[in-house]
Amino acid sequence: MLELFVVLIQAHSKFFDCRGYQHVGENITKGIPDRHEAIDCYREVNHGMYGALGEPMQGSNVWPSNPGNFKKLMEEYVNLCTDLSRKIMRGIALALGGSEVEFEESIAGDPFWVLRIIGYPAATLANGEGMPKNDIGCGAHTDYGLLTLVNQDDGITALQVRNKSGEWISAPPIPGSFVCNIGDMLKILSNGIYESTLHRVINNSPTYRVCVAYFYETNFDAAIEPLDACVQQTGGMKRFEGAVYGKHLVSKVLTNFIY
Ligand SMILES: O=C(O)CCC(=O)C(=O)O
Ligand SMILES: [Fe+2]
Repeated sequence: MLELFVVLIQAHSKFFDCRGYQHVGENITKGIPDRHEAIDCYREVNHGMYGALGEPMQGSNVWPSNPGNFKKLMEEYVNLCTDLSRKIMRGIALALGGSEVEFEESIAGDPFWVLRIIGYPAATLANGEGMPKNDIGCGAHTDYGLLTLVNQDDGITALQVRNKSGEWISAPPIPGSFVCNIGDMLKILSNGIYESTLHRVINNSPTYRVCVAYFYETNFDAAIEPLDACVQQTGGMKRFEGAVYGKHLVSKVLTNFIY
């Protein structure tokens, strides 16, 4: 009875709590467990903030207590990434022929964010062959929001991006720089002028790899549609259905974990 009770509590808290530490294999991409561990953080969602839409994301982040300044440093990091991302989005708005603040107010005037601090175990050797197994650290996916700032360990090439010809090409770390991914919401807004590129991670190196991925998103409850200016530039037809960002995020998060 006690065991069942414990199992039930775990099932309950896992279902509603996507925040905090997840061990290797707990994150799932398209049904296959990923070979990484992570600390997942999301902008805090207070009780009742977005009605039923926000319920699965309600809660506070769970930070390690050691080192003591971890939470403070990561919150500063999030603030800096948010400012940088807003600036990049202003550049993109201008490049698309819009006003500098095209993506603010009802789109991302109050941006949601996600932070994942990810660790990929070193490659294991396939039995007897002396070659690393191609363990998938993170399966092929697109990111969900506007932009991602990927801060990867120097010296390990593990992130791969699929190009237009369908080939996987490496995105090696360039010291002192971020890789910037485009997310699904920017693809919709730009009517495909910006593509949310498929990417995956394979750590074939003998070293544990750390990546801090910051995701800059729209307002949680934003209803995203292709912008008129972008529709005109791409032949006059909307190429994508609209989406509510929060609904898109929740549908992804709920399929990303084993319950
Ligand atoms: O580890 C990386 O380089 C990228 C991770 C990633 O794509 C993600 O968390 O969405
Ligand atoms: Fe990603």
